[in-house]
Amino acid sequence: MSAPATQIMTDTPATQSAPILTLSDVTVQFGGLKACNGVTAQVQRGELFALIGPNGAGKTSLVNAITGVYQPNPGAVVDYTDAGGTTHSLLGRKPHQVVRMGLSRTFQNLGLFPQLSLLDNMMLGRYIHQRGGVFASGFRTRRAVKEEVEARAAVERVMDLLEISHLRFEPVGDLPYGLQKRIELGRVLAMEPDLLLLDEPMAGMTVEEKLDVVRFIYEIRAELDVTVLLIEHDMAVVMSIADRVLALNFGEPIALGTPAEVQQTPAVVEAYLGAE
Ligand SMILES: Nc1ncnc2c1ncn2[C@@H]1O[C@H](COP(=O)(O)OP(=O)(O)OP(=O)(O)O)[C@@H](O)[C@H]1O
Repeated sequence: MSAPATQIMTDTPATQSAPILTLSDVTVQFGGLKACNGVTAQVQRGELFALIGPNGAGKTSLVNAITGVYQPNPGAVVDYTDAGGTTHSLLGRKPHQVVRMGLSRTFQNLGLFPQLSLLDNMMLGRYIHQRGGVFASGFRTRRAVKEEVEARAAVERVMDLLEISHLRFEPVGDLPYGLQKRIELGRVLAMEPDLLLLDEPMAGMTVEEKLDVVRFIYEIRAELDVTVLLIEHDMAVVMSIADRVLALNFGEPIALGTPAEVQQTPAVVEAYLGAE
């Protein structure tokens, strides 16, 4: 039997700055199954926070509860604190409203339009910011033109950062899988998120492609001032790049702390050995 999560959880002083995401007692339930159960954690602005756990541990369900796809049980707190310091509850909000507030995510499966060019896929990520609507675009109002210019500039910045500008007119369906994953990351970055939630961005990649993604994650944080919540199965990657890690197993939070602390937690060792 594992020790209760509260006994083994620690929080390091170095990461106790301003929270961007506050979770308290978050439970997501499907019938009798608690996909995640009583998760309490804070993500600090600017940190790289990783969410780990064996298959079916509840990682995606937790991210779904944050991003408005699922509603957690009553009593849960899911708060986002914006750059100005104002805290907003995310409970009851629809996914598109959560994106507009500054939280964008990638999915395990690619969400790209294969027949469209890389550039068009990236521009689609920007519609979330366009308030002028179809009428305004059709009649080229000042606002529509301004929004289009801003969108193009944001997309160009992201394409440069991810080193994909030269592929802008290629249909994304013709590009290798590793590049498609990078484009999906770009599409989400073009939304200019404050908190970026990455659901297994390296799944199915070669070692070299994974190293590229790690490099881009570092650059994204440094250049775009984005906080990252990362779900990733590759422990070597997580343990070398995360500031802090939350481990789940069968929906239960079993450890929260620095990579070194989490790695040494018996419940984590047990969960991973048991999963092999
Ligand atoms: N929509 C749903 N309806 C019923 N059960 C679900 C649903 N979504 C997830 N589950 C169950 O909840 C549990 C947690 O699933 P979840 O996908 O959140 O885990 P995960 O840690 O993201 O797994 P993986 O690493 O395999 O993606 C699993 O038992 C899963 O079968």
